[in-house]
Amino acid sequence: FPGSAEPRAPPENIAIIGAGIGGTSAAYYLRQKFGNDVRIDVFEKGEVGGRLATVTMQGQEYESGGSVIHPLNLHMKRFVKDLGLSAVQSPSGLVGVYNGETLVYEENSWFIINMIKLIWHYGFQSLRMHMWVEDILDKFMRIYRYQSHDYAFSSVEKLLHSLGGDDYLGLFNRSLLETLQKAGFSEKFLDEIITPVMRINYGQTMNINGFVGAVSMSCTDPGLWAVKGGNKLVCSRLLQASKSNLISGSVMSIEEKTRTKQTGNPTKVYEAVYQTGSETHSDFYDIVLVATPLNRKMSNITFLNFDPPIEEFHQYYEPLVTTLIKGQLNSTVFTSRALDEFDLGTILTTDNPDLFINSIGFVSSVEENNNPQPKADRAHVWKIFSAGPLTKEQILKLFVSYDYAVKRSWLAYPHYTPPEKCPSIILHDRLYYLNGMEVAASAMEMSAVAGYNAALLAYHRWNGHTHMIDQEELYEKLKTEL
Ligand SMILES: Cc1cc2nc3c(=O)[nH]c(=O)nc-3n(C[C@H](O)[C@H](O)[C@H](O)COP(=O)(O)OP(=O)(O)OC[C@H]3O[C@@H](n4cnc5c(N)ncnc54)[C@H](O)[C@@H]3O)c2cc1C
Ligand SMILES: CC(C)=CCC/C(C)=C/CC/C(C)=C/CSC[C@H](N)C(=O)O
Repeated sequence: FPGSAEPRAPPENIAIIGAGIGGTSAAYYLRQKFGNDVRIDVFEKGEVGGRLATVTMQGQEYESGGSVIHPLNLHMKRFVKDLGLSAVQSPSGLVGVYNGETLVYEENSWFIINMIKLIWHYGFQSLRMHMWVEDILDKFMRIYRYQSHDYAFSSVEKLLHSLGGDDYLGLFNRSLLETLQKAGFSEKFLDEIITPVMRINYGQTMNINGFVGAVSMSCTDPGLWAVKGGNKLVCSRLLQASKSNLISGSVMSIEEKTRTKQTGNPTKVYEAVYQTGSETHSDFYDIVLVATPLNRKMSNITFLNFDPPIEEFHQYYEPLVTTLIKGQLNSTVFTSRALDEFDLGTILTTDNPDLFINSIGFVSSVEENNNPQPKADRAHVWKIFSAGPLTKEQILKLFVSYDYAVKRSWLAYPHYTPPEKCPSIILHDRLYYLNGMEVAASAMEMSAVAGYNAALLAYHRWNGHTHMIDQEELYEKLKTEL
């Protein structure tokens, strides 16, 4: 306790449910905070990595879930450095926007021509948009300073507020459409540029909240990267580095129980009941972190006999299909230009109900660092995002010929409907929930921020360090600290 001579003994054991980037980063930081004596069990019902996953096509692996990382995502950057991994540049080919009939916008490989085209079509709106995103990102960077000084937040709303006050929280409470309309952006610019970016990144419209809208727009910045060998490697390395025990099983329920420990004192613990294969087991934990979206379809965890009961979450996650196809793109679908002149690497789409894809883009394998321009007259690997699985007829509309196709279906991101309330991070005394953060924005870095925050929160609450939680005016207070 602050000021007392005897610090509290660390917990005996901690459970983390979910070995995605949220759960594994939490394991890493919990180990740093609580030291080597605590046992950390990480439960995973599927693959380590969760929504960071690859698919294999003809012996090469390609990202099928979370794929790009922003150059200013400092936790991901740090993990790669500290865990002995390396980065590869993500392909950044030319982008076109298709409205179902024609390409309404097409990038040019000459920077200056591109600028002139953008100004010609949309005035200075893309420059204003860039500045708007930069300001939001700048404020987001404050979280790294707070976390490096060990400060934690008990709710996502408080965390967002600490980054930029009422205006910043307001971004989360209003739709992107409302925010950008109020800022004077034109309908044409929103329909032809912003909506297509929301469709490729979150499979949704401009009705998403303004914060996730800005996160999504930041994916148009240069310098996006990925982890060589696959982003999921970060999760397995974090598990290793944290010396956690991976338990391949599905947690079914959590219940608070009283147990008499070796010290002879009755202590409150959580019983986790889990299934491995056809067997059911249970174990007791001092602290539990839930690092998976809490809903029936995705995690199906029951909280038994809590008083008051733990709220049921009904966060709806967007179904999304990633299809990877090795083939020769039928460029005549998008343009009448000669085949050998087609040089687009990514085609985004406007919000047209007749379109059956959100986007199609040229991709490299997880090992490739080079960035060749795709040529429509040759076979390449393309990644398509769509709301549902593609039929063979649909694939044959997009490709002159193809020799391999592989798909992965996801419940990918929360369906964003601002204004909404983020689920609490503290579900019960020593029971924490990370994925409420996704209601603000879903991205690898957001889960890493949530993992670090939950580890700090658990540590401070265990030790009674209340002054390290929900501190107001942190930005001002830390300005003078080195
Ligand atoms: C197609 C797609 C593309 C994306 N692209 C990007 C991108 O380019 N850049 C980016 O930053 N982000 C991207 N994202 C988002 C990013 O992947 C996620 O925000 C992030 O990976 C979420 O990590 P998480 O650990 O919070 O959750 P998850 O990765 O979902 O991890 C939760 C884990 O918990 C496990 N689990 C669930 N229930 C139980 C249970 N009862 N018992 C035991 N285990 C359980 C699950 O199997 C899962 O492995 C993308 C996501 C998708 C789907
Ligand atoms: C958290 C901050 C400040 C920035 C993160 C920016 C980022 C990388 C967001 C991810 C958005 C997202 C869910 C993209 C999905 S599609 C990615 C890519 N275009 C692809 O083709 O796979």
